[in-house]
Amino acid sequence: MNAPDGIFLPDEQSRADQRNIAIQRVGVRAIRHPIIVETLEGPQPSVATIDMAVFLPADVKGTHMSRFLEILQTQESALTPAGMKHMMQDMLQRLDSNAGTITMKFPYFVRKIAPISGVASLLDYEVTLEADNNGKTTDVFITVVVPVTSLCPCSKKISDYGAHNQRSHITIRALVMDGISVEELIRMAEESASCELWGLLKRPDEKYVTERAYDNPKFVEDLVRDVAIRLKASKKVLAYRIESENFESIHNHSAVAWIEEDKRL
Ligand SMILES: Nc1nc2c(ncn2[C@@H]2O[C@H](COP(=O)(O)OP(=O)(O)OP(=O)(O)O)[C@@H](O)[C@H]2O)c(=O)[nH]1
Repeated sequence: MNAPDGIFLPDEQSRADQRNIAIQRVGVRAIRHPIIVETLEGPQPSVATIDMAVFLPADVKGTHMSRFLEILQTQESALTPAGMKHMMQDMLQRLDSNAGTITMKFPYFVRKIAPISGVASLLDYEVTLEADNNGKTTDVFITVVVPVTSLCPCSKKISDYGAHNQRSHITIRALVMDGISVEELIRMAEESASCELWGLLKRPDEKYVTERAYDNPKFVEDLVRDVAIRLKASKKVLAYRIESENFESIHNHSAVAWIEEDKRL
């Protein structure tokens, strides 16, 4: 684009490059941008941290950086895995490239009902939508970080009373088909925990979550295996990585476990 007064501005980026080295990805990182996310309860506003990058051929000096931002200004519909594929097509077309990556990380809120009192409250999860085009197809990954309670089976077994328990983060990164919801992945993690979390709990709820975790002890290994059973059973998940990090309450370090599977192999 030239200056408004018509003065010619040379387009340095579009010059040829003589070094004959292709660049796997070039783009922008950490753009903060308002988004609308599709949830089971309807469209939800959020703010995303966005990375976008494309492949640059060996003979081109620079990419068109401003066009990444242009793409974001035109997004109006709520964000879904299918929408990420459209955005990828748009990006590759505008940037004149044949491969690229888009990553959007944002807080995602689910309205939950407390188990006994029935009071409603929002719980926040960290969600990342990622589209990756390797030159042929666009893969869409959803990553959810789900906070849960884990209670140690060993501690319960050996102690006359009590058992150490902690908050754990179960992270699922799944290569998904269209039609899967973020909530489905969140539920897989929560159903695999000693107990799920709620934002707002009254005393009868507090008694419930305490006893529920005690009746349902899980090692970090149990958490990832129980999530794996659910991900294996889902026809909408093609590949996954599950990790659990237990922020141990009896140590100043975490216990971790992870499982990866690519069902396509
Ligand atoms: N390729 C490249 N661009 C940069 C770099 N640093 C800054 N820029 C950007 O260059 C942009 C302007 O370049 P273009 O996107 O090519 O803008 P333009 O030529 O007016 O727009 P188009 O006609 O759509 O290509 C500015 O938004 C700067 O952010 C860099 O290291 N590499």
